[in-house]
Amino acid sequence: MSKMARAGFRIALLQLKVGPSKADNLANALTRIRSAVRDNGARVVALPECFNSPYGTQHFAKYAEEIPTGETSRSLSAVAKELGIYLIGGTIPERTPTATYNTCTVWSPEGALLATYRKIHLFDINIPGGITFRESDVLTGGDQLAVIPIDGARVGIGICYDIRFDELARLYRNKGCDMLIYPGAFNMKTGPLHWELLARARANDTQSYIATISPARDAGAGYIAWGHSMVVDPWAKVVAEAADGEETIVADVDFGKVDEVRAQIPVFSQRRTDLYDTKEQKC
Ligand SMILES: NC(=O)CCC(=O)C(=O)O
Repeated sequence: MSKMARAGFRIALLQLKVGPSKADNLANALTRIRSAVRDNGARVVALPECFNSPYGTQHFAKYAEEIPTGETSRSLSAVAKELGIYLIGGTIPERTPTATYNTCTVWSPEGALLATYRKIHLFDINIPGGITFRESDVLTGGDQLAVIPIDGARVGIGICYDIRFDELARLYRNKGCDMLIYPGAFNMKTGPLHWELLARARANDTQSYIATISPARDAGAGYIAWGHSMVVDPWAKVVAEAADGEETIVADVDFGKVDEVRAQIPVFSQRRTDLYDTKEQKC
């Protein structure tokens, strides 16, 4: 008897303009979430890294909010409920009594907070003549994975620099994920070199859908985001890609394709875990 094909969903990635006004950033996100659903029929909508604040260590404390009581959380919850969608709320700087995190919230069609994911690998790099950045000067890294069941699929969350760590993606595959979603803001040095490469690499490693969601590029910003939000299928093929400006892109993800690739190239069951393995220590 043939196995019933698994369903999928339509996802919209919102490559949003982000400026210094939190109120404007939030209002723009809400307008574009509504139109992604009304005009494009999205079931799942995903926002970029740092969508309510400019991206920069000097900005995080000022824009940080508590989750889920802050105004951004309350707005995302309300709009998810109004539209009956799953909302991957990009990231915002999160304030707690003891630390600041770079955090993604995920909201249900009823407006409930399904998960929070705090960026595990902080973006600390130094490329002389290119870019130096140290999130760890002001942020604390998270230590929990987040897996969200959506319409029969399992979706894992990572944030930007996290995509460089194949071990994290492997843990999500071990947990049965079919899709990984990474809000992210690569820059003009590493973006052209690594953004697509890493999205396709993680798709190929895990035989999963990958979505990466960037802010729109703003040549006048202190940190210039690369853009090019994309959806990659489990064959590692780019199926939707934005340019660098403000844009919504839409893709129909089909989890039957995940099953197909995994059956036809069964690397997961062929791993030599007697020789090597990637296991959770804590999460
Ligand atoms: N926001 C980030 O984590 C940026 C990561 C990045 O640009 C990279 O090259 O990695």
